[in-house]
Amino acid sequence: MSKEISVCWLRRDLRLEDHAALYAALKSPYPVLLLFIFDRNILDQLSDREDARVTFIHQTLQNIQSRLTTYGSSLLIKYGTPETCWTEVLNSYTVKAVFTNHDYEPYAQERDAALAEYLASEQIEFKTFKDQVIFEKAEVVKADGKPYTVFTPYFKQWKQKLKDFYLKSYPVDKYLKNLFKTDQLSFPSLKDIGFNGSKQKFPALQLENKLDAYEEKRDFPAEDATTRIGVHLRFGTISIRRAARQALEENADKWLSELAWRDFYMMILWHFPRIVTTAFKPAYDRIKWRNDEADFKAWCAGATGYPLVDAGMRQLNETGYMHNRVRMVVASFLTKHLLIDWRWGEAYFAEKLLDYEMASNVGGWQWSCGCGNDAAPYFRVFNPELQTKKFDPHYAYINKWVPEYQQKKHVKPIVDHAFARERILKVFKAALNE
Ligand SMILES: Cc1cc2nc3c(=O)[nH]c(=O)nc-3n(C[C@H](O)[C@H](O)[C@H](O)COP(=O)(O)OP(=O)(O)OC[C@H]3O[C@@H](n4cnc5c(N)ncnc54)[C@H](O)[C@@H]3O)c2cc1C
Repeated sequence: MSKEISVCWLRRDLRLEDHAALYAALKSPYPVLLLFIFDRNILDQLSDREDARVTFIHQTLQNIQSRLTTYGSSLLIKYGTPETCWTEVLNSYTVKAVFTNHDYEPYAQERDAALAEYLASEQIEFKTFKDQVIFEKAEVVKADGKPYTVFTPYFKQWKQKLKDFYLKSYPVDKYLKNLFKTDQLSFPSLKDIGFNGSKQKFPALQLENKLDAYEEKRDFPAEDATTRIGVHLRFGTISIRRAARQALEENADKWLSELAWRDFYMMILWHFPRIVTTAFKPAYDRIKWRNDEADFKAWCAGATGYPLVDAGMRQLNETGYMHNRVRMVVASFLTKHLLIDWRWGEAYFAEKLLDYEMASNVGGWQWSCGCGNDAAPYFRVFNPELQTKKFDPHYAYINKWVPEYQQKKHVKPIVDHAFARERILKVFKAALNE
């Protein structure tokens, strides 16, 4: 019989530091094998065979692998559906316990419930941990036990609860000697899993010197004033506790509140998984969207004739990133100026954003459209021109992404602002008063 082991299944927590599940696994009585599954249920849905996120994961796993080698251990990497991969793992090793961190997305919930059942049938322990967020599920709720749906009172309680206990780092490095010793296991190339390497650049993981001027400059897209940490939080190359500690050390309250928005949206998704496909406020599902394909194409391509909108979409298409202020402007433009269903925009962002994260993306889109839990009112229609005057007054961002604007060669607007504003107010009002 092969040696008895514990398995720690990495998913959105691709690091060997401050890791709740790995820490617990390493303290278990068995040596720990780290597993990663390139999940075909997810990968087969990606239309771009050079998807930058797959390259990011692959590179990160290579870094982890080289660190594991120094401990005489190796990652076990599988490619397939979780069901088939887990059957293979259990056929190859004598697994006594499995450790993993919580994931709040509906697909992940189902996947983990199925695994729990399978492991129980094999008498294998399954232990799961909070790791991705500071507070999860029902940890921050109203006095009556119901979830908050408005951010401000949620954040007030979130902050009150934020004691050292929740911010402590898990000292994984002390226990890495308990990793399972094995020769290096096979490491699939990107080609082996059906992808090619992306040439996209990934933002550095750097918080130092980023937070001082955050509050003052965060809304100006031409400034390099936000942290670009999104992709690292998404794949767990930094722990949320480390990020929150840094915010507290630097008194960066505004930035801390953004981390809380992330917790908030994950909590909302966990309580209300229906929001992935339906409006939080059901009346908004009665809106008669125009869903004009040509307009949608123009929006995707950054060819609406509104320079701030087009700059944002081009930044997204080229870099996999868009500044938060501009995300709000382009989302409002798609849903309100063009009367195109927020789900179309949400899906486009999901395809393109390096930091794509279901809870925040659905939350951001429903907020912009007005149909979300704590949303901008429907009659707040961002005026792209006024937004430009306020947040890109010298056209630095626009000139970078839409150089033809300065040369007066930019395409004409595909819709008139005043006309669009009146149209949406009529259509939304009709749906909401039905
Ligand atoms: C329509 C729309 C879609 C969005 N889609 C996503 C998405 O898919 N993934 C995503 O992480 N964020 C999303 N956001 C929120 C926000 O735009 C990004 O988190 C932010 O721009 C990322 O840049 P940064 O890492 O430099 O953030 P910073 O401003 O430096 O903030 C640090 C971190 O805090 C979190 N954060 C900041 N703002 C928000 C917010 N409003 N909601 C939730 N978390 C926040 C993120 O994890 C971010 O990386 C979306 C916003 C809108 C309006």
